[in-house]
Amino acid sequence: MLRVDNLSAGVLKPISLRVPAGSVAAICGPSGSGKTTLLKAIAGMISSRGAVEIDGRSVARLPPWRRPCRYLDQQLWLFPWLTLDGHLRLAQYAAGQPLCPLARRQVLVQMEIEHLRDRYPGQISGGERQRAALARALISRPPLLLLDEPFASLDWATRTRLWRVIRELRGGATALVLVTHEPRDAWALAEQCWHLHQGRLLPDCRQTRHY
Ligand SMILES: Nc1ncnc2c1ncn2[C@@H]1O[C@H](COP(=O)(O)OP(=O)(O)OP(=O)(O)O)[C@@H](O)[C@H]1O
Repeated sequence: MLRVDNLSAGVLKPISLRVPAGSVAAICGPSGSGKTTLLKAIAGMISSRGAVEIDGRSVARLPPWRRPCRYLDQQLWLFPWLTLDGHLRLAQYAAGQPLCPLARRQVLVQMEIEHLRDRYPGQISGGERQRAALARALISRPPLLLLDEPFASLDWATRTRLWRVIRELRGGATALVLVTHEPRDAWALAEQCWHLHQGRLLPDCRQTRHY
């Protein structure tokens, strides 16, 4: 469960938001409206004012690496010298989990990249890299996952396959906040849709047709 109360940072006007575990909140909005700023403030990557609680625990004073969430942006931050399986091993290690090969295999199968497990990021396509980064974020089963344009640059077939993966998180332990320019992502995936306009969070982007 994510609880945000009166969070402000940069262009953001004070924002309050609740995202229960196992559900998805989507945030749409024009370029520069503050979508990335909001995710970074929740993740603790920029300074902010207000309250942020993850799984009932206040994290507002914690540095980003101690917050129980994963933030995934379009830069992906894959290491060129590590195979996909190596990335997942590292994520398991960093999360203090046992280095269980079966868990790594399961998440790679879920992302449809199990056959690429021994490849390096430079040896796979852009869409496959995006799925590898998502696999790395998911393997540690974070209570909160923040996705910044996770489907940008993917073709529609891959995009809709990834929708299925996100839908599989429903009802689980992970709350998910998804930032997207594409309202169809929000309509397909989210229990709550929000529209961010000049730093203000307005309900239900289904009502807005600026795209
Ligand atoms: N580090 C920074 N310092 C100062 N201003 C910033 C910084 N990062 C972003 N901004 C400004 O804050 C505003 C919101 O930026 P943000 O990246 O949150 O927008 P966005 O809605 O994610 O846009 P896009 O859809 O283009 O990614 C923009 O006007 C941007 O120029």
